[in-house]
Amino acid sequence: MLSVSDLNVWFGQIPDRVDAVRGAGFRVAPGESFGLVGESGSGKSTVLRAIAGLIPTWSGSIRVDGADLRRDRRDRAFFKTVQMVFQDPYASLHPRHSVDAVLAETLRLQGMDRIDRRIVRLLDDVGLGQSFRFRYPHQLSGGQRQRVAIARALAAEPRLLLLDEPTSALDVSVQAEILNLLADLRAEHGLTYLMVSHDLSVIGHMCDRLAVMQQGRIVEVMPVEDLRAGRSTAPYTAQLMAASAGYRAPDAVAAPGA
Ligand SMILES: Nc1ncnc2c1ncn2[C@@H]1O[C@H](COP(=O)(O)OP(=O)(O)OP(=O)(O)O)[C@@H](O)[C@H]1O
Repeated sequence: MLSVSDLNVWFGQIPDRVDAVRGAGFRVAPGESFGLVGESGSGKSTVLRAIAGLIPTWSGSIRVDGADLRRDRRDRAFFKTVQMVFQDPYASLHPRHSVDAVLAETLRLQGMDRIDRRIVRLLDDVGLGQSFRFRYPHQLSGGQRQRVAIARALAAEPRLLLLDEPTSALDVSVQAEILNLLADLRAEHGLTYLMVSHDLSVIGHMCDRLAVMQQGRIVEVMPVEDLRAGRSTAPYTAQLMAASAGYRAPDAVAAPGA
């Protein structure tokens, strides 16, 4: 579904150049949920933004569902396949656009028909009643705003969702609701996820495999069972696990003599 190889992303010019991503490579299978973890500034969001086509200068190869981002970037079908959900739904929704307007605009941009019927279904899919349809962002809670942002992403009928810390701006109780919604949507729509989170518990709950990033490089790719068990081959991953506040490796804790 997604293949990234030798991805390099930099900002600015020498001597102030920042090498945000250095030779990153990984593959995500159709229907898989793949996590990206690493300390702040390690390049996680930059990888997502590059795949979403939001970064002008990069080298390497990004292929999604057989299409090549460099070759097919002007093709609307490419960006229909890939949609992104951002950390802060308030920032990503226009304050003067109602939920209805946000969804209708996205559907029209995608060339969809039967807009009205689709909006009803999208609200239903993300667990928002029809009474939310004509509300504005400031009339919604943080969790409800994130549901609208997810509905907007789903409006394009994507196959790959890029999730950049989708719950970290939300209250803890609401975080679980949104994560459960995302898990249900993945199963219902056969979606593939690439998810960034600084919270290893979230990645442990939501992903099948993950890559660990350090200073722009991928230092380890591992199945989530290894994260849960506290197993890693890279010393940096072990440090990250140890440093992750509140993270518990349940299997390791439960193991006899552990
Ligand atoms: N537009 C930009 N201009 C200049 N530098 C940037 C830009 N965007 C990101 N960077 C730099 O690139 C590096 C990687 O940033 P990125 O946001 O990808 O990290 P991250 O791992 O997602 O961090 P966080 O967990 O804090 O969101 C950082 O050093 C950051 O300062």
